Amino acid sequence: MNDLTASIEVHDVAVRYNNGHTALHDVSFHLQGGTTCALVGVNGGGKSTLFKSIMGLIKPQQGQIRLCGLPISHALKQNLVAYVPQSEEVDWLFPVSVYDVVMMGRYGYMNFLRIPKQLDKEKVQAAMQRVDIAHLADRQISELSGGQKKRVFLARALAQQSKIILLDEPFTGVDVKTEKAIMDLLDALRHEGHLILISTHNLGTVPEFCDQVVMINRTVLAAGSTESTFTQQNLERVFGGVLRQIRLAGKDLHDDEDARAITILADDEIPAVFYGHKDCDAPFGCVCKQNGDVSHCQDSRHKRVANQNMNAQRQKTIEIKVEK
Ligand SMILES: Nc1ncnc2c1ncn2[C@@H]1O[C@H](COP(=O)(O)OP(=O)(O)OP(=O)(O)O)[C@@H](O)[C@H]1O
Repeated sequence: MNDLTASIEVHDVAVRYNNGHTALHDVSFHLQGGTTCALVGVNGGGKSTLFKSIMGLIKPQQGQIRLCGLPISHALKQNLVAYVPQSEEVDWLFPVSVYDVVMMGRYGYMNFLRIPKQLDKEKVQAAMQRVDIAHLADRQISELSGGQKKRVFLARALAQQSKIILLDEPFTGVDVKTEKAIMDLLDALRHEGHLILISTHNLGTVPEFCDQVVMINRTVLAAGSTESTFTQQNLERVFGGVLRQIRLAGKDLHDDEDARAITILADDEIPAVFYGHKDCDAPFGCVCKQNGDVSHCQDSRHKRVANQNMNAQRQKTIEIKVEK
């Protein structure tokens, strides 16, 4: 890997789209390697715009971004930054195998003919093994589950050997096991000195594995260590609502008075949970059955809560929910 130290410096950035909408203004923060930072904020708060700006896909009208101390174009040329996109941004019908996608992470190391060398093949193999998809190498990406797709793009980022890894909503549509595997991998990468920036709506996971947080709503509202920044006051400021912590522990399900939030459906042996919030398009709440099926709802937060409750009925789990 390159000798440069991982860092992201965003200084006074403003982005205005062609339709005149200002998506970001006065955005400044600084992150160092060996960090996992959550980027959190409301829908439309500018997280993807910031990611695209860091990846050089959007040129800010104002301000500067430097990666590992270099201008973005130099950092990209040196493969210093990798991007794991949201699933929706990918054309999954494109006829390409898992191996081919992971090999794309090596393109930056090849000449224009893109003929892989032995080292490229070894890196691809190692990356696939690290995220446990080596057995899927020949599969078409259209044939993969949501969790497998995420792993493929993580493997591509690993094969790229970038110092900085950006992940857009890595936990959407993945089960609890995959979520844990992704968290463990990110933790290992952090300890290896990588800088990981994750956009997530899954607030409950933030204190678990992010040591830094940047909270944005068109501008940075708070940034710093998770301990000092991921506070009730800041969350309420960012999301403009009331934060509630809901404890799932058997029948003692929540610590507030709102009966709509969670209702126990089944008996003690087969715990099932109705859990809903106002951002979800699904009918209010979602059902957790014994087989882990969560119907009506694709929101990973709901699945996570439901699965956790199912797996450990008496285990206390805290899910953070913002009620508008
Ligand atoms: N190409 C575009 N042209 C015009 N406006 C855009 C464009 N892309 C995004 N926007 C607007 O910029 C704002 C920020 O969008 P962005 O996608 O960065 O938010 P986000 O925080 O990633 O949202 P979400 O959490 O919903 O993914 C939104 O108001 C959005 O409508």
